[in-house]
Amino acid sequence: MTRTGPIAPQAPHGPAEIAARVTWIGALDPDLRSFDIILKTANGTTYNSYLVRGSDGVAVIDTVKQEFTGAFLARLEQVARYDEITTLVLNHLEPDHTGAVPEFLARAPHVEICVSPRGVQVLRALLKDRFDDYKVRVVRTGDTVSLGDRTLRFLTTPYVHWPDTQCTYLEEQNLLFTCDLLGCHYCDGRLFNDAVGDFRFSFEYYFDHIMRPFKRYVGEALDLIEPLEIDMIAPGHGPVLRAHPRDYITHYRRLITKRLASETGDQKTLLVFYVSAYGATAQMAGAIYEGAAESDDVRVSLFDIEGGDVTPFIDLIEEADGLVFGTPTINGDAVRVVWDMLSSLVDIETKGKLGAAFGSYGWTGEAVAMVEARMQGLKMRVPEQGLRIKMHPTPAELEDCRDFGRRLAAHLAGRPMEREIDLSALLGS
Ligand SMILES: Cc1cc2nc3c(=O)[nH]c(=O)nc-3n(C[C@H](O)[C@H](O)[C@H](O)COP(=O)(O)O)c2cc1C
Repeated sequence: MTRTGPIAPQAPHGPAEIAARVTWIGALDPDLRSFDIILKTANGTTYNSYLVRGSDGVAVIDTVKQEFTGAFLARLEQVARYDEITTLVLNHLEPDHTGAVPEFLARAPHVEICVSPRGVQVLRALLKDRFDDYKVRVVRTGDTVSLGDRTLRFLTTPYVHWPDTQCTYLEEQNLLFTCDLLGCHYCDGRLFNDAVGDFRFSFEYYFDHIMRPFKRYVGEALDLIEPLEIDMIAPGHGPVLRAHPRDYITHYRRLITKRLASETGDQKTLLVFYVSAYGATAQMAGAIYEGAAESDDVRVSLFDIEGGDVTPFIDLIEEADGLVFGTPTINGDAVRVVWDMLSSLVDIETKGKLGAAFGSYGWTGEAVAMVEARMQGLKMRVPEQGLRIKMHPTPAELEDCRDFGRRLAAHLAGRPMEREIDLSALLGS
């Protein structure tokens, strides 16, 4: 039986004017329960597309997911003829915004398609051998398109969250079309932020899962957006932000800024996470912690993650300079909670952080190398070979662990230690 969700309250059955001569012609998808496989959408989403009418031209800004092409074209046809549409702006070429592009272009082949410098590559991949049939214009920050008494100005804002992303500013009405930036998955046909239900959870959830890995780029986009006069923000998903639009920009700024004031001063931060069934890996962790803590340059923290919930650590990890994971080998693998933590790191930028692994084992001891490979996959810097110890560590092996901690601290401080070479072993004496 097909599951049918609730009808979005007061869903507009036709196009909806959101500002003078600016019309929402998007699509509502109230039954969607997961997006891009990775996101939960508790009340669906919207694919927002807009039509801007000037005295000498009409622009369509973004389209919708392919399965909603019919609804999109039907709404568009109620407010414009294809032969009067002059411009198609594609702020971001992910399929949920470009699914209707081929059908639209089949009806309006004469339009000028405005995309960012990186967008043109994705457009080529989208249109394949039809690409050369169309007029494509590459636009950069400051470039404009005139629709007579209306002007569209572009802001190149890459990696929020794809390389191709841009925003479009309708100058005469202080209206900013942001596509995924400042958007969220929330379906409510009443469209405006001061008319729909409470979508704060969706707004932050969307930021955490879509924008957070690209915080640096979000900051660069906000640098371009903040100086603008803004009366309305029209994103690609979720409510149109007409009430207090700047609050959402300020909130994004807060979300990309450090959440906890750290007391570390110039010190680097090193986090040691471990899990241990019989205490051997725990002993190693303690000794590694002691060794690293000898350094005045590094503030080191130790966490037993046996409890299983890794979410509270993600903020700390994001701000840390180095991460060390300890796991015994159990059934030829690392322990699940360590994998949970390592897979959670997809939501934050880990590139360039120092990483290291250690753990006790009984006979094969694969876990340490597996964890190292994952850290390398996350583009972390893994300067020391992982430390493995068979069963419980001896006092001498605990000293090796302390030394491992000292080495990691030295790497973080930017003064890597020379390895001590046992000359007697080399000379065979
Ligand atoms: C259920 C179970 C499965 C294990 N599987 C492996 C294994 O596949 N390879 C290995 O080298 N050691 C294996 N071991 C041995 C542990 O890695 C070893 O006892 C280690 O010292 C445990 O460290 P811990 O005290 O930190 O938990 C296994 C131990 C248990 C209890």
